[in-house]
Amino acid sequence: MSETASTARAPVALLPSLVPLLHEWLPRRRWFAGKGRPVTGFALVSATELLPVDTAGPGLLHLLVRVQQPGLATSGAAPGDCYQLLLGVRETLPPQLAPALIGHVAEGPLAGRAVYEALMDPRLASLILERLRTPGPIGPLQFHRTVSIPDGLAPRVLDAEQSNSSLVYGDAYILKIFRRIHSGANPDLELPLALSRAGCARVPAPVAWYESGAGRPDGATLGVLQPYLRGSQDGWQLALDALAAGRDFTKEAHALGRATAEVHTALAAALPTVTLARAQAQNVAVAMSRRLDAATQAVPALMPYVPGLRAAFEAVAELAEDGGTWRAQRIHGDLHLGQTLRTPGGDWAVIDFEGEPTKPLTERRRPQPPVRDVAGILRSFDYAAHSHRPWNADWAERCRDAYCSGYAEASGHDPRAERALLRAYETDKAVYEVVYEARHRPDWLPVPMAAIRRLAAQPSPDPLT
Ligand SMILES: Nc1ncnc2c1ncn2[C@@H]1O[C@H](COP(=O)(O)OP(=O)(O)O)[C@@H](O)[C@H]1O
Ligand SMILES: O=P(O)(O)O[C@H]1O[C@H](CO)[C@@H](O[C@H]2O[C@H](CO)[C@@H](O)[C@H](O)[C@H]2O)[C@H](O)[C@H]1O
Repeated sequence: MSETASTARAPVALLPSLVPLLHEWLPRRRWFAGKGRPVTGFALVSATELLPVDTAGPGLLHLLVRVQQPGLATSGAAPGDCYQLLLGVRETLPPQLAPALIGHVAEGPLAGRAVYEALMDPRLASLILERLRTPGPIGPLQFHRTVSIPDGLAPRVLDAEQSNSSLVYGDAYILKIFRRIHSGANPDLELPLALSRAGCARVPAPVAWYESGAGRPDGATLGVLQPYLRGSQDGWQLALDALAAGRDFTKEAHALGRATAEVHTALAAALPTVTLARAQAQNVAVAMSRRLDAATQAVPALMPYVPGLRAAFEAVAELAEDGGTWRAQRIHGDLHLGQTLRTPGGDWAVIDFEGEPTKPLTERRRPQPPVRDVAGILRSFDYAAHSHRPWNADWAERCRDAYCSGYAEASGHDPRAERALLRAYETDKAVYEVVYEARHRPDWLPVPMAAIRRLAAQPSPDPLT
């Protein structure tokens, strides 16, 4: 196919003519993290022509662009967040691609051409798969694969509101294209690769990926291709369906507990584990307390509950002081029901190992107590129960218990035995959710606030547990 002939020229001169278009378009993307602050400039990190852009046919431009915004935390020496863009360039945009239009270039070498979101153009989306099928370097980009991938798989872009962008190819593979780019290996590649090498089938194994600056400290994972679990449903929707039908969900919750434990056991075997002794455990408690302070500033409705919530963190610090220790390992880091998929065969799979995208990669890649993931799912059962009227607290409680039992059976560790730590992580997550909902979905704020009231009113955990 002629489109596979790619060039790796770095069309740096193109950026100035694209800036006015990006100014308008980029801040309105769902995945743009800097909403609410003006964009003051763009700096090009890299530009690669995956298909020449100065021809009449479609061109494909891969850009890494740093977006400058006032008050934005710096990452390393360079200020501003870095984003991955895949831009199509055509002389004339066919009508079916009109919704993909970003704008027309006013001046420079591409004057008059239409620039658009390339992922929505099947020709260009196919070309990206073609690059992954035939690995190797293209300019600063490096493409890898672990198995041979069939050609001719029809692409479709997933229209879910997401933190990243995903393309499904022939219902056989899904390519996640990371949008906000951080230097270093992305855990969403690193962990599924480690799990697949360890023989853990709970996580779709990466079959191809691409990165920039391979092997360099500023190198970064840009996209990962993995098998698409056709016909699977996510755990959040399944839980809501069960609630709506007045159905018990404990069998599913139990199986999900088992699946989580299997993933944790495989991660602990495949990657380093550590023991958190006094200083580190106290650091964990201090960090939780600091997040509570910051959250209370952002959402003053938390104020009356601060003493009760802080008690949960202090209990962990006290346990550490008394010589308590915790095992820590690589974990999912952002586990909730929406990150679980049940296949038509009834098996649970876990996806999206990126961790909390707002945190720096170094923090996300640090070993942490596995109960943190357990706490994430426990919060999710509570969320599901609260988002359905009437509130069915018993349903959530039964699911929470069944999940912990399943986890205990498969791992030999009952998360309920680490009562103080589990409560601290649940509290920390609920505090995070209050801020998240206040910012993104104010209608949902009562859900985590109900948990905040419950958690703040609980007596302090027995310091011996
Ligand atoms: N391997 C897969 N098989 C089937 N669907 C998937 C798979 N991976 C992701 N998805 C679907 O894509 C959606 C987004 O994936 P996710 O990894 O959570 O991306 P994001 O980081 O953008 O939230 C998921 O909610 C799920 O519905
Ligand atoms: O999936 P993301 O990494 O984008 O996570 C963010 O959005 C989630 C909502 O989509 C949010 O999760 C919260 O709401 C869920 C129901 O919609 C619930 O199942 C989770 O338990 C609850 O935390 C997540 O907190 C946020 O980081």
